[in-house]
Amino acid sequence: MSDSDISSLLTRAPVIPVLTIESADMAVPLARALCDGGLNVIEVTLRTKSALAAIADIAAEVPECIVGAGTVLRHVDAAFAIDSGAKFLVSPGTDAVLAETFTEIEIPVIPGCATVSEAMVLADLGFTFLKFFPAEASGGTAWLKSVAAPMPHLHFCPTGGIDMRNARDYLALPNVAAVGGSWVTPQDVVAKGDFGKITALAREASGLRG
Ligand SMILES: O=C(O)C(=O)C[C@H](O)[C@H](O)COP(=O)(O)O
Repeated sequence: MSDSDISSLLTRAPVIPVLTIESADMAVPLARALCDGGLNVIEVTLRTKSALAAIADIAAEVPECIVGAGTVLRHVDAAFAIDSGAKFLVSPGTDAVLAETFTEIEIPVIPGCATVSEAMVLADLGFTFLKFFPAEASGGTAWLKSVAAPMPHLHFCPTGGIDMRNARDYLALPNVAAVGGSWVTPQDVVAKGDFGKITALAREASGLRG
């Protein structure tokens, strides 16, 4: 894993959609709908029974999509996600054991943090691209502006409480590489199978940095 791998991942699109997939059947049409709207880096959270199958299906059937696994909490999550075809891993927070696991992983990893001390530990281990979660609840853009002074080498992917109302404020900050969020795939729209609406939401989000 190198910084340039993660940087190229996070600069492909301004938004990484965070998907919680209840039914694996939805995975491929959802990924295609997001890619059609210009968002081709997506995070599937490991919070459902279908998550690993969803990652495997997207990896096999939607080559234009770079699919990663989110909610990686333990070593075993990382191992299963990689076996299923995940191209990157994301965690909401990073304890010492998970941090150790992440240092041994070859694919890009975006470890989560919510405090300066946590960011310092991860930076010490060599991680310079971090997830800031839960972003809004932990200080939002004010936190990111504050940490830029003592830690100018770190870049963040803030996630948690971000949507079209505040995403632009985050993306305007020099230490924000991209933002993550579930707003692009609302559960009710997914349940209805309204993939046209998902593409429209993705297109709106992909224009955020333009
Ligand atoms: O499970 C993980 O790995 C997480 O980090 C949590 C997700 O990123 C957030 O649940 C998305 O937050 P919302 O956009 O506010 O819905």
